[in-house]
Amino acid sequence: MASSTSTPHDHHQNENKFPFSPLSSSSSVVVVMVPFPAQSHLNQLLQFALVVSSYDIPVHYVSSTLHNSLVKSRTTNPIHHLTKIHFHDLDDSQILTTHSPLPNPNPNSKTKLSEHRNPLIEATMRLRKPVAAILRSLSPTARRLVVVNDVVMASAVQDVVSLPNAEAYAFNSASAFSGFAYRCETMGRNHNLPVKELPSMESCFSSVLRKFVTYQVMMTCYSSGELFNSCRDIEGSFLDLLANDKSSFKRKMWAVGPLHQTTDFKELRDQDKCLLGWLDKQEPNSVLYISFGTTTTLSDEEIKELALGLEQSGVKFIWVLRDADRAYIFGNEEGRRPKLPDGFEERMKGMGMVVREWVPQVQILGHPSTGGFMSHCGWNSCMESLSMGVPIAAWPMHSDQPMNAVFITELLKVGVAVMEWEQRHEMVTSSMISRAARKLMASEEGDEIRKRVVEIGEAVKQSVADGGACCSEWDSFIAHITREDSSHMNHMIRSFGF
Ligand SMILES: O=c1ccn([C@@H]2O[C@H](COP(=O)(O)OP(=O)(O)O[C@H]3O[C@H](CO)[C@@H](O)[C@H](O)[C@H]3O)[C@@H](O)[C@H]2O)c(=O)[nH]1
Repeated sequence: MASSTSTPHDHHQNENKFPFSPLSSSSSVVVVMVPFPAQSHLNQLLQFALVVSSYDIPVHYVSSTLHNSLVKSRTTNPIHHLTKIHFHDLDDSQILTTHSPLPNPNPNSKTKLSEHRNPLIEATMRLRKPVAAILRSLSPTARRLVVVNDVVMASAVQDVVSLPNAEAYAFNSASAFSGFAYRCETMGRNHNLPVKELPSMESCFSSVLRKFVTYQVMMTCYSSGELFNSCRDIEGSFLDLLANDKSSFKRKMWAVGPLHQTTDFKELRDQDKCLLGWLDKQEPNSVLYISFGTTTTLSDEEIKELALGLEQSGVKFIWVLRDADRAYIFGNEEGRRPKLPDGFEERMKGMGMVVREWVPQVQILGHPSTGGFMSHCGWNSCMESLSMGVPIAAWPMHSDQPMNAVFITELLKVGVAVMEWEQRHEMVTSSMISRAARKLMASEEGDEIRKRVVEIGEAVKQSVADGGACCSEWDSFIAHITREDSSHMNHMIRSFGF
């Protein structure tokens, strides 16, 4: 285990080793982020780490060497911003079973659940000890040690209860809406929402994932509060429902999102400039962006149908064609190179681009030529799209995504469905793709949908501006964690002789 402030370009660890210097006035509150080791969770807590450190509070970020490198290499932030964060690189073998080869994503899996990541889930259960060692080492350096842990890392930070000056806050990287819906289902309560039907947890999660999430949520019982990467302009009513729900135990809650809008961007790579350059040449709202996040692998058949559907639709597109992240993401073994129909890329010259690399999604969604997003409805993608005023063609794959798709299409009415969840065992055909693409990009209904989402995007932009609702939530969280506690106040009163 090592502690470092290295950048992605500087992989050697620096000399900043444990133990830290004892309590000083400048380190009265120290924050420790404990993310779940998967890209879309790691990145949210890194963004939040930067928010907290902008208040001049020391922030530590704990993950494996591998996952720290991953999140640093993919961040949209300028690299020098990261030097403010103390990264703790846990030995990879504590998260990855290096002895047996980890499975690759399976394009032909009957369900879209990324079961190749199960070893990662099991491994996070082994993190209690190394995380506890870090917390114990940091505790004496602070008046208050604040742990912000991904909800699904609650078991790893449980030793917070044994430290007299520590408290934990559970960070939800999924939507408040899905959180509310799952609580209703788990407790057998009626949700009373104006939707056709909500997808059951059983149909969305593998049993391994269901058990894991349920256990972790139970372990948040000692949390002092909850954080959501969400905002009131998008999920206000669900944040309120959760805050007033008896299952929340009147814990404090903050909606600190959308976190992707909080930072400057780093310099783009040449291939990214080329993509954005192509967008510059297109008409406003004319391009459909297609991406399914980091946990979805399409089968050869699905890739063929999607390609043909895009071709039939006549809609311009940028398609990120990548498999799910492998568990050992920087491994040497060659991943699959998904195959497109013969001559597809040749025929689509000028109409669309297929990209197999990591792309700057937030900048693509923020480009005026991007008029729609075909998405699996991962929560990051939803937040990024809505806050940029881009409507969604929803093709959910697993986990919270089917729930988010209902939220987008039926409640907010800012998207169209590529398929209904009941059809999940059937092939999504080229005509379904083409129909959804045309409805979103070239129909009156699509224009209405776009108007609604543009309004949401405007409201979100205002909320992240200085003095907006999002900034007030950050201020409120920071004020809470830096509050004077009564014992400290008594000490001050005594020392000043009052
Ligand atoms: O080439 C790429 C591909 C992805 N992204 C980013 O990667 C993230 C993808 O996140 P998300 O849309 O949430 O999808 P997943 O990676 O699938 O996220 C997992 O984590 C989410 C948060 O808990 C859940 O909502 C999802 O269901 C779960 O699959 C987004 O920030 C994208 O901007 C890029 O920047 N470039």
